[in-house]
Amino acid sequence: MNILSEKIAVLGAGSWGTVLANLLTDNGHDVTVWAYLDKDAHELNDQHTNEHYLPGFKLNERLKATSNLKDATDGANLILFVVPTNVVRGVAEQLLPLLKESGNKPVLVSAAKGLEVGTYDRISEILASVIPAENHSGIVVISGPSHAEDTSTKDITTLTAASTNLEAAQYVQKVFMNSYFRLYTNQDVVGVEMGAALKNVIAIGAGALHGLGYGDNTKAALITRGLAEITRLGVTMGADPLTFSGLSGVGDLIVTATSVHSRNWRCGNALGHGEALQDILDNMGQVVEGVSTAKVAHELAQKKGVEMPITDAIYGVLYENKPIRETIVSLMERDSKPEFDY
Ligand SMILES: NC(=O)C1=CN([C@@H]2O[C@H](COP(=O)(O)OP(=O)(O)OC[C@H]3O[C@@H](n4cnc5c(N)ncnc54)[C@H](OP(=O)(O)O)[C@@H]3O)[C@@H](O)[C@H]2O)C=CC1
Ligand SMILES: O=C(CO)COP(=O)(O)O
Repeated sequence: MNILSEKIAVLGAGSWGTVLANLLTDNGHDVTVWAYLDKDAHELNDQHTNEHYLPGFKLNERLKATSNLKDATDGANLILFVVPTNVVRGVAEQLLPLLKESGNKPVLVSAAKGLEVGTYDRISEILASVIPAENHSGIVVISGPSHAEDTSTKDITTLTAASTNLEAAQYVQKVFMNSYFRLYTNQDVVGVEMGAALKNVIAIGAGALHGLGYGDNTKAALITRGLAEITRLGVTMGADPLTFSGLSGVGDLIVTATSVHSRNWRCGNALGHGEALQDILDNMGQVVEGVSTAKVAHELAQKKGVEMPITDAIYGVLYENKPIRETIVSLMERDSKPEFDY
């Protein structure tokens, strides 16, 4: 049993936000979810369900929800961001005046996985650029192989809590850990966030291979060579290469590139079956982070002069209407090269 009982605000009532808020409530914390829409807050409070994002899941009745950001975050020791990457900045901007007014200095935690279009910022960079250090007690990123659907059934799940502030990471570790949810600390925030964001792009590719009927050799090739280029860009951005053999590297890549729960994998699978991207996104009803991250990664790789052939190929399919089978042939017909560039 967790010995801490913290006041926690979870910003985002999608699938991952709801499962994490429920887990934190089960851990004995006083948790309020901030739902974007009033009707979602009402459903969480009155029915203790979130049927759109987690059909059939019954929530802990102590979990509260509101669509009022001030009510959700007032006095919180920890504020968890679990909204899609493209809205993190806007939500942080709404939070800042509330923190200034109250003088509260919570630990800010990000569970989102993506890179911001236009700025190329990681989530922790967005938070740090909007909320000055005097208004928080550390920024921590949690990431690892963790589908909401599995964690909701208490499947054993492992994550890393990354921060340059080790004390803040250890605090987050204590707040979240229980018998089925285990966190490790890591001080390589760049590596953890780059691994988390870039694996979503490779997962779209893995889904596409499945949709097209490719076998296990091909999928293993994609995952392995995908990890090689994730590591290449990550290290160029300042990451420790070791981080990519950890939970937020190969761990998250494995789960996302092989699971039917993955929204990114499902998007790729539908592309492989010939569906149009816009139709897939319209029907998904949930965020598919890899689509916008493919654009950021493609641009960032060009800017930094990093070779990312698989990411570029996926970008071509998503943004330039390139046919998938021909794109795969072009990847295979590139010049021969050594496996590792030392
Ligand atoms: N799902 C998972 O298993 C995991 C997800 N993640 C990451 O967590 C993040 C959130 O993902 P997930 O929970 O799956 O997302 P979902 O698509 O399930 O939910 C997104 C949530 O964000 C809300 N939202 C949309 N627009 C806004 C806005 N402008 N302001 C505030 N809130 C908004 C949605 O509200 P509404 O319903 O009203 O549109 C919804 O509650 C992503 O970065 C994802 O990569 C990480 C690990 C696991
Ligand atoms: O990050 C995730 C699992 O660790 C979730 O991936 P999807 O967004 O593809 O479902």
